[in-house]
Amino acid sequence: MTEQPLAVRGMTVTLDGRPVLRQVDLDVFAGEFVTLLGPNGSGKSTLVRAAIGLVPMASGTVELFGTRLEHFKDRARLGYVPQRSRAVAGVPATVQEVVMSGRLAHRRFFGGRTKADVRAVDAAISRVGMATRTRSALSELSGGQQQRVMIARALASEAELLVMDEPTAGVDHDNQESLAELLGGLVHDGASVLLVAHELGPLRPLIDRAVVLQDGTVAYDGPVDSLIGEDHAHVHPHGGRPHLPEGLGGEGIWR
Ligand SMILES: Nc1ncnc2c1ncn2[C@@H]1O[C@H](COP(=O)(O)OP(=O)(O)OP(=O)(O)O)[C@@H](O)[C@H]1O
Repeated sequence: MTEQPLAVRGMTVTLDGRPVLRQVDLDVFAGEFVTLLGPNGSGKSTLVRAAIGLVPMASGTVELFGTRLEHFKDRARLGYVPQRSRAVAGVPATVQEVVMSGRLAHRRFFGGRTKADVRAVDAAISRVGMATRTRSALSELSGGQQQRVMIARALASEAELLVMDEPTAGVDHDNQESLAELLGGLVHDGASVLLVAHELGPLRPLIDRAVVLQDGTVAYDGPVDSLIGEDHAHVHPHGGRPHLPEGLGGEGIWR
């Protein structure tokens, strides 16, 4: 049986003495494309960061590919694309260097790069359409291009679970389309995706399941389509009718 990429149970995270996440459960099954939605400050970034060990939990468990987070060593199976502000701040590096850093998890020693590293990096950069910009500094690129470079970094690491925090924020429609195409190809090749989003746009057809956070708890977990329209109670496994964030059932957030 294929291992489940991500299983979060009862996650509670407290920041500055304030509970930011409370008893959150979240699954990403093999080959699934899951989107995490919710208003600003509902805890989406904190959830994905805690799920990969970047933020400590007060309680709860996380399993990555069937292994508890605290014992998980196989970092190459995991690709994380942070929010743009986090990704670029303090990274005075070229496209090639950033993507090459995705290969670090494959190296046993601090040796030089191998031919396999160089091949994987070139292939990943081409795949995101940035082959003409390999020597550009990340800071010179547009938001959409920066996101593509961060995705190339995850590709170069040959990640099986891609965790992306708002990859379409501030990205124009054409670039959102190419991102959707790229992610569609990855999922087709067997990757699983957990994606934080405000607007789904061209990504929408790719999404298997939506999880909505509100005030640090899961308010909804089910098909995207059921978020729109009157009756979505039947897909809500947490009992009762989901309390959807304001505007989520309307057209505003769904492009
Ligand atoms: N390092 C921190 N210390 C204290 N509080 C924090 C910290 N990071 C986040 N928070 C708070 O935790 C809550 C959840 O933040 P988080 O960034 O996870 O939300 P989000 O849903 O991703 O929001 P957005 O959509 O604006 O990115 C917010 O109230 C935020 O102010």
